[in-house]
Amino acid sequence: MTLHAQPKASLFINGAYVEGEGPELKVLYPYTGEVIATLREASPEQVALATKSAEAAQKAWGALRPVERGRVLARAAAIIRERGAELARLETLDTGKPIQETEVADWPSGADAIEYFAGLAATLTGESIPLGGDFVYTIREPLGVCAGIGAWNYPSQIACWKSAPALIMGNAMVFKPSEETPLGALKLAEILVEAGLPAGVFNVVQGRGAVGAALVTDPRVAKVSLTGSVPTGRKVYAAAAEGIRHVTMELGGKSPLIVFDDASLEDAVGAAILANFYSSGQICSNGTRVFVQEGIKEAFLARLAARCADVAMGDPLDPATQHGPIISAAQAAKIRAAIEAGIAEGARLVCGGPGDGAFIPPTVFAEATDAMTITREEIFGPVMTVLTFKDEDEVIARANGTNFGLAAGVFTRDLARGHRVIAQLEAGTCWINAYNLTPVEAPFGGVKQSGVGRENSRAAIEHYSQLKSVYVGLGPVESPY
Ligand SMILES: NC(=O)c1ccc[n+]([C@@H]2O[C@H](COP(=O)([O-])OP(=O)(O)OC[C@H]3O[C@@H](n4cnc5c(N)ncnc54)[C@H](O)[C@@H]3O)[C@@H](O)[C@H]2O)c1
Ligand SMILES: O=CCc1c[nH]cn1
Repeated sequence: MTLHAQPKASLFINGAYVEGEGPELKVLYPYTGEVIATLREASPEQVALATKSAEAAQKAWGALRPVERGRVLARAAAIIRERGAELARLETLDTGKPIQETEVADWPSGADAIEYFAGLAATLTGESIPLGGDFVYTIREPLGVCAGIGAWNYPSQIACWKSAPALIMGNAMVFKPSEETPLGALKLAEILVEAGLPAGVFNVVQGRGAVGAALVTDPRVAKVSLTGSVPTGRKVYAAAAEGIRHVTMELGGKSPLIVFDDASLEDAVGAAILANFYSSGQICSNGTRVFVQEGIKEAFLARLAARCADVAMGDPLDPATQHGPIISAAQAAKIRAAIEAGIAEGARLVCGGPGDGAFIPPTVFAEATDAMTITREEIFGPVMTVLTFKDEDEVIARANGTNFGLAAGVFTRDLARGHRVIAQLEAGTCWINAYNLTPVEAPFGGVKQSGVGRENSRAAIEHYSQLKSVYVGLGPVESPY
């Protein structure tokens, strides 16, 4: 079957598709390597055109009643749900992720975000602060033009998670998806306009890092929200600092998942699978360092290996497929190099391994040390390292022994211990007896080098708005002379 996913044009500026004037960008279906679309990057002039359109459109959009903005977003969420099957298929072509995932996780989570912020619209008020006569009131204002830059693992979810809070606050956005997965953001732009979003409020430019860099330094951009790796985060944060721009940084991780010996073994193994192998392991919050208390290590590894042996790998469009290909040959090579490093450094390969072609099976290492490359560095693929520990204090210190701080999980039937341990872990997004669930109602983001700011929940509003404080004097002005 030949697969085509060619959009009408590569960019979406001022309410319409526009062809890019920059270098070519081929979109490959990760399963077959087939070219499913050929796009062009935005030229520097087109990046400027997008931010100018956003700046012009933002004024009227930001002046609407919040409930009117909410109505547009609510319509967009409904359209996404109506077209769920078509959008899931496109996401699978763009990312190679199994259709059984993209049907329930990617666009649906994006629609949740759009719906959530639509519902929040009318509640986004300031406050009144009494001063015993005089008083102060605050106004929560939009920032202006926001730049969104996405990674390739959840391209449509990322576009929705960034645009929904930005737009509901009355900002405009120029979004640059990852060059690996450029298709979903264009669909989002189309759907938003169909739902009634004024032209120019949400724009999409395509391109590699240089296009992202041009967007970040555009003088009209007031805020930059990046989802990407720590090295890119450093560059983007520094470039944004030049113009004292607001930032949200959603970066990488090497998160701990701690399993105490009183935990439900079956649940803990299931969570370790979700924490490492969903989306072929290409999830930022993955719990790739699984600390298992020493008494249950063998039972844990045996059950894990047995469950991994049953995984259905193959055609992502087959509803039975549970484990798809890696996004690109370059990413597969990086993951394979990490697996080879694990073997060379003396860790024991329990199951999986380098795999073939685009596929890398669920891979588990044991007998690893905290110093090994596989334990220290983000791999961003289906590679889990199982480590053992004796007691609580030891595991907390080792779990925190990293510059990352995106996520953490604890499995135990002793809930007092669960809360006590989580309180001491240096991570922004945590779970007790669960892992990798990211409902829109909960803040999502990292500490330490995993990021700055939060997506989702009311907390995201803080990062797409600024407070004006107004002092109102009601009495005579007392001046010294
Ligand atoms: N914390 C989160 O929410 C989250 C979510 C998903 C992925 N991630 C992280 O993303 C990484 C994988 O994604 P990736 O390989 O696409 O990341 P990446 O850092 O290579 O690229 C991310 C985006 O930044 C752009 N970019 C690159 N250089 C730039 C520059 N100098 N200026 C502006 N933009 C630039 C890219 O074109 C891409 O759109 C992993 O580290 C993963 O943990 C984090
Ligand atoms: O990849 C990072 C964000 C995420 C985690 N779970 C779903 N999306």
